[in-house]
Amino acid sequence: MIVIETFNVTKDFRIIDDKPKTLKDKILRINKKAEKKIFRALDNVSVSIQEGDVVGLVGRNGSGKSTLLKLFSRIIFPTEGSINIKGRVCSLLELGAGFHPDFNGIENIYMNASLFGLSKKDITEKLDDIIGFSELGEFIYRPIRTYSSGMYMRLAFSVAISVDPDILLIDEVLAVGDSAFQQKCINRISELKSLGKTIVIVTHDHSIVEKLCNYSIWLKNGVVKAEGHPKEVIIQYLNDLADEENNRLNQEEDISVTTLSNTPINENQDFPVSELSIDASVDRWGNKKVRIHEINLLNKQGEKKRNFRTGESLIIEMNYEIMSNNKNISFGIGLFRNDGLCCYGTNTDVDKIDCSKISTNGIVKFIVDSCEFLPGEYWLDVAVHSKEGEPYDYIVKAKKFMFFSERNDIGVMRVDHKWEIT
Ligand SMILES: Nc1ncnc2c1ncn2[C@@H]1O[C@H](COP(=O)(O)OP(=O)(O)OP(=O)(O)O)[C@@H](O)[C@H]1O
Repeated sequence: MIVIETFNVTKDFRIIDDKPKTLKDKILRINKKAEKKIFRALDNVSVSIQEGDVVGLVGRNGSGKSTLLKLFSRIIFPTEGSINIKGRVCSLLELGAGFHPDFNGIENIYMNASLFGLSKKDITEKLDDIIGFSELGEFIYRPIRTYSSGMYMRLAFSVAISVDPDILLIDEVLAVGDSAFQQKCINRISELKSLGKTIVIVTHDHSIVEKLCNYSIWLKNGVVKAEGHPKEVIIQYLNDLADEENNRLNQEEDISVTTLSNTPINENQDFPVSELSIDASVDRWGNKKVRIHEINLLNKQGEKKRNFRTGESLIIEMNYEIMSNNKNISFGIGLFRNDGLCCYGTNTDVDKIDCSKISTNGIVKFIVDSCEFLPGEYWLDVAVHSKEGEPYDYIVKAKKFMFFSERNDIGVMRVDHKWEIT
């Protein structure tokens, strides 16, 4: 049975743009006429959620997830389209919404649970369970303005689950609890799931979606981009994030190249940096016996990329030119995390690659079939030098790149492993 259904739902917000247009306006504050604009937060959204579904709403900040959840809870109403909801809805949308800061925890339990339709008798019967679940101890007798955001969340979640809703809406609140309480909430959500309750969760934590949800909806700029099995939806979403990040980094590169070509050459710098498509904040030195003219990061298909999935191929390509009859050459790379941690470094000499017969102009490639770096921002340093270390061309922070992953292991790079449990 379908319990939540939206038909071509559009939600517009009226926003007031009273930004001063000029410096004079700003100083004299003469632009009093605020411009009214319409912002479309949701555009033609048609989704249906079955009874017993646990749905993860995912998407970037501002994509419309909370707006959709608020529409489900009838806090706001659609500009166009319609929504059908069947059953009692309980929502955990904003932390502490419905709580009074000067009341203590117990008083707030009575007030909040009665807002969800519970009688005083029902609440009294459930009170011990609610307090027990919240683990607030003595704090339950204190005014909740003295609570931390995690404590608010404990109280709000404990009340929400005690209301015995048919549909539970949860907006990102799980993130504020400590990990032990978060796990307890996840366990309770799983119990509610096994009781056939319908739950819709907004979260940026994809592991929660994968662990808990049987369905996921990805919103982008107010439009449903994909829905279905959580793992598949999340992969599509992460791929899209990666493409966006790729474009951003490539644009940054274009900017940096333009900026660099207009930058006067530092007299201590051996090379005009403008000749190379490298990123900003370049530190470059060497005696020019061999020069690196271009550096690219590529995927297996040979496409230029800046954003790689953990486990994907990474190819570093350098166009070089040998300026004199030089046979003593070693190419090197260094991969650094953005906090400066050296993740890996090597050179052709260390790897026993003979460079004595290479042509005067050419391309050297450093190929990693499966690069296991964990999500984060990284920098590439490249170098060409003699085997004894005489620097020909050293370039620090030549390229910035990113890794992303839908898994949640931690550290610097993934280690090939297996588990055995006997
Ligand atoms: N009351 C409002 N008035 C004007 N604009 C609003 C209002 N509520 C939401 N918006 C805008 O609608 C868009 C969607 O907001 P929403 O809160 O639904 O996004 P979200 O996907 O939940 O984001 P986040 O992940 O950051 O919580 C945003 O651009 C937001 O600024």
